[in-house]
Amino acid sequence: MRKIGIIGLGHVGATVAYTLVSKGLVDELVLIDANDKKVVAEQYDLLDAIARLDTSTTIKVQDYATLKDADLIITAFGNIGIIQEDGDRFGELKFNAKAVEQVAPKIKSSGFDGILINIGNPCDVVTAYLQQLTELPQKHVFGTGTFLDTARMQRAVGMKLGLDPKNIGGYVYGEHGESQFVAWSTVTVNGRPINEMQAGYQIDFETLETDARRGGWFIFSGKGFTNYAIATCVVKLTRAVLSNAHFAAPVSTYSPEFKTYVGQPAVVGANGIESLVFLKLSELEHGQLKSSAGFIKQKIEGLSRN
Ligand SMILES: NC(=O)c1ccc[n+]([C@@H]2O[C@H](COP(=O)([O-])OP(=O)(O)OC[C@H]3O[C@@H](n4cnc5c(N)ncnc54)[C@H](O)[C@@H]3O)[C@@H](O)[C@H]2O)c1
Repeated sequence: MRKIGIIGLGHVGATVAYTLVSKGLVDELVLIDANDKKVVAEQYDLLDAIARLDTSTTIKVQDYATLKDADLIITAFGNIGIIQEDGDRFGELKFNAKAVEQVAPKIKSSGFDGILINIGNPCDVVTAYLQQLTELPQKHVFGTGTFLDTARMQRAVGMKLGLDPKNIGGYVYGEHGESQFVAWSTVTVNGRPINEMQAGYQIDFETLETDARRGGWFIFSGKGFTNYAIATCVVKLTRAVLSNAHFAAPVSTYSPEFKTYVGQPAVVGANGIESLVFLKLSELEHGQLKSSAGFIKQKIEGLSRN
């Protein structure tokens, strides 16, 4: 039986829940939110959908104890309203650090020993804090990290070259935030290194990188939140865990080199992070990763001092 808990049923958590139920990817779903009325409304909306689906899912609400035997918990708590002015993900830090302090002890006392994937922002810091307070093994707790930013890079490059984004390879590394960067040395177009194509196709790396980094803000400023792409990312990671896919994706995971959580490619399977993927980055890129990791580390250390 595939059992998943989702904590935080806002725009993102509700989209994840709907996707899992409508695709028949989960047998039992446990929905938890600070807002009782909202979570029960989501439960009933999904239950009504089941009458028209070809699969069935048991949906429970507000019961941390039942997370004990869940395979996976997805955390999507937050308060997107806080960052309406400028979209700065660190605007949610105080709110989400408090949320972690409320949620993590409850996860811990449920006896949960599965895999935890965090979405809540600032993603790298919140993921690290969840790991610290749940005391789950580091490999069992990871964040969506730069998986979404990488999709945005694929979209930007694909649009520029008139190609489907799926045919663009490579990764965005670092923080799910302003200090992220596209590791252009890893980017391929239909398998060909993009660095070889730059001159012929007049590819302006800087513009594409800004497009990828600010892509979220563009969507956010139009609709006040983002949900479909992030939900698609987390559902792909969920499937990788449930089916032990050994799928390589850039997620926020612990780096022994930088001694912090940071977005980097890793192999995701039934044990969460199965291994890290070390690509040969240029000297400049390695420096960017070091500096982004340093920024995240400093924010995490700031939390423990408060
Ligand atoms: N990592 C990414 O790439 C990415 C992408 C999009 C959004 N996000 C983040 O995901 C989070 C959710 O986004 P959203 O648009 O759904 O926000 P939202 O404000 O619509 O929903 C947040 C939900 O969390 C619930 N919540 C708050 N504190 C809680 C607690 N202590 N326990 C249980 N539930 C709690 C709220 O009641 C609300 O229903 C935000 O932090 C947002 O910034 C991350």
